[in-house]
Amino acid sequence: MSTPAPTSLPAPAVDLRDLRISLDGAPILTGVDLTVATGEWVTVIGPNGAGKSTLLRAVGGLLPAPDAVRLFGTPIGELRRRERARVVATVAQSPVVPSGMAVLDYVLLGRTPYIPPLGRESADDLATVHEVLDRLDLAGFHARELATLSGGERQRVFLARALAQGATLLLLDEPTSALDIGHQQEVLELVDQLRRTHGLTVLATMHDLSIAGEYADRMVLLADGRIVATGTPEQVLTEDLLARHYRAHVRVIPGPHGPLVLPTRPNRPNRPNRPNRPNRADHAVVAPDKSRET
Ligand SMILES: Nc1ncnc2c1ncn2[C@@H]1O[C@H](COP(=O)(O)OP(=O)(O)OP(=O)(O)O)[C@@H](O)[C@H]1O
Repeated sequence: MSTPAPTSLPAPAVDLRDLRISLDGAPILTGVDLTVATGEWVTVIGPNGAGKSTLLRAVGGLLPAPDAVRLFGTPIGELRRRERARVVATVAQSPVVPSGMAVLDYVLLGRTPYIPPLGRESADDLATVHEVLDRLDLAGFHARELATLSGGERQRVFLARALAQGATLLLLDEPTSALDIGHQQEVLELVDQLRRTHGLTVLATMHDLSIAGEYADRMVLLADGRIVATGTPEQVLTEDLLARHYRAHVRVIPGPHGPLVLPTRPNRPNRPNRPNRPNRADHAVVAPDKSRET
């Protein structure tokens, strides 16, 4: 009986081999190996300065690493700028905001890889942009100047531009840091939905470890420019690893969709009973819900 020929596995969306990055002569990433499968959601966590943004910038082609980074099997150095932009879209932590630009024009920049040189955007490009703005709850913001938006509104616009780009690999650097909890969930649910319907691959960084663990298939803990742990959220979000690498006091408890990481105060000094404060109610004072008034 003949053995079946081995089927070739598809190339991973991201393949990092011994990625080393130095900035201004200082070694920042000191040999990172990582693969992210197509359709996977991997979140990189780690303390401030660990090198998370640097890692994402290298994967997005914003820092030179022509041989150490492969995207869908192709060394990033072999992808021309327009080709790369069709493959990978980045939501940076603090993108440069062109002064005086309206939201619609900014999000249209995401369509640049599809617009011929000296050409104009097509009806399809505009339809894509409008659809993304609607999905991100930004329908009323088309004409608003970016600089006039709140931090959270602007963060959603940055994500809109990346989604309008139509790339299959999304790099999200702290995508929800300025968002209220409602919009955090809305944005992450949208990304997760696109992952399922459009086969997006997500490589993200996040400081909110509980939320990170709820969405990621796999987590990577980076410290001092190297990977110190990788695995499922349950394997990486442990009290021991977080204490060791963040120098944080935390409790980790099981949650419905992943471990919940609760920062706890290391030593709370014994406090005498708080004196009864005047006018202290034993319940919150809740303003009447005007929307229910007739
Ligand atoms: N241009 C630069 N020159 C020198 N050092 C730099 C440069 N850019 C970044 N660094 C340093 O590289 C290290 C890693 O920075 P990076 O922004 O990747 O960390 P991070 O893990 O994303 O941190 P954070 O959680 O604070 O966002 C930091 O110590 C930072 O000061």
